[in-house]
Amino acid sequence: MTAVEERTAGDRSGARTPLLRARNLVQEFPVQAAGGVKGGVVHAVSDVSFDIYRGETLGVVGETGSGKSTLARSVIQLPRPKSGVVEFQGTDLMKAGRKELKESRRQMQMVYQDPFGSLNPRWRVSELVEEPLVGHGQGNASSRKRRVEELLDLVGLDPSQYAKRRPFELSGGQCQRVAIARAVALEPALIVADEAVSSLDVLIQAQVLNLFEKLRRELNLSYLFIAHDLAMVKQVSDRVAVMYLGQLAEIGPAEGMYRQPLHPYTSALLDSIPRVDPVTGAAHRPVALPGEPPSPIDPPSGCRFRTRCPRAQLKCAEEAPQLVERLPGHQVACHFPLDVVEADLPPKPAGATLAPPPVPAQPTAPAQPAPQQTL
Ligand SMILES: Nc1ncnc2c1ncn2[C@@H]1O[C@H](COP(=O)(O)OP(=O)(O)OP(=O)(O)O)[C@@H](O)[C@H]1O
Repeated sequence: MTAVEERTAGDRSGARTPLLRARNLVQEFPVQAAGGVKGGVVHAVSDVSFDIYRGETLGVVGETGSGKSTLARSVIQLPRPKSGVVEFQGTDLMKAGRKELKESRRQMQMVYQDPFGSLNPRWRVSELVEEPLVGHGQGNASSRKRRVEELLDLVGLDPSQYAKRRPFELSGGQCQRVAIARAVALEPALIVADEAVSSLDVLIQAQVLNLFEKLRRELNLSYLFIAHDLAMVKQVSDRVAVMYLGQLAEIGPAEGMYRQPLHPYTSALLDSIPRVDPVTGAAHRPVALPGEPPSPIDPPSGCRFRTRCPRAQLKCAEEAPQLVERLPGHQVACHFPLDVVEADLPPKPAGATLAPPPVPAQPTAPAQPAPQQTL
């Protein structure tokens, strides 16, 4: 039985244990004071918990610097998080020794944003795809050659045309296909895709996303899929996690979250992208998110989003909200989520200055946006 067949058989037994279980993950980086910048600790990931199930894609979105990549690297223990739990296929990675970690990393592969940068420019495609097999002592030269051809076919590259080429003789999309062939060579269970299609043209993006989907079906893969592009994340994800300043603001089913965001931050993120209302068909004029995220060296007390939140109350400064399930499978970390109507919010005390005054909506696109994707 291959690793893929074993995993599929496990799923048919009906067991619904997560493939990956992350609990209370914390990752921090010390920073030296320099050039007027205060020293201290970057709170890159603070108390983040989530699960990923077999065959599932969990999308992760958030503004730049919100901790998406650090979260992904914490999962694969590069570097090991400061604290928390990462259980992968039942192995506690935080306590795993080198051998266990090597085996787990075989089962968890990364695909990075820069397809050229992730490939050794001097190697031929066949050598690049063979490398993980050699590294893990798989097969002999002739069986590996067959496997490399199989993998190239799988990612849509004709071995007779591409096996002998070097990365500079390939397009960005072809390089990313090679990177994906390397990633799936050892039959992993989880692919961590960190902005894996962001640098590609829109058409090539769609092709690589289709490839990810095909591999998910054929290899029973799970994905942790990180991207800036909310529309793309919705398209590929079963569930979506929204990060703000190192924390999870909201996590839930992709469809439900885009239809009914519960966190004011998610709502603001969605408002900032051009789209068409699925019900009325009306074009939505994107509204820029007000303000800048605060420094992760000195995050606000209580709810980290409160300094930009139009619904912030005193409680938001005093108490950090916990993730609470408010709809089936849909959790939000907010004292006053959007399913609580405005009229039911406590009155703001006079002179409260928790949040900046509401910023008038500033369209960031022309008044007549071009046809947009439907969210
Ligand atoms: N090695 C490091 N040393 C110091 N600070 C770091 C390090 N890696 C990340 N950071 C900081 O941690 C925070 C989170 O960074 P991270 O790259 O995880 O965010 P991100 O959401 O992936 O951003 P982007 O979308 O721009 O890739 C940022 O403030 C970043 O500057």
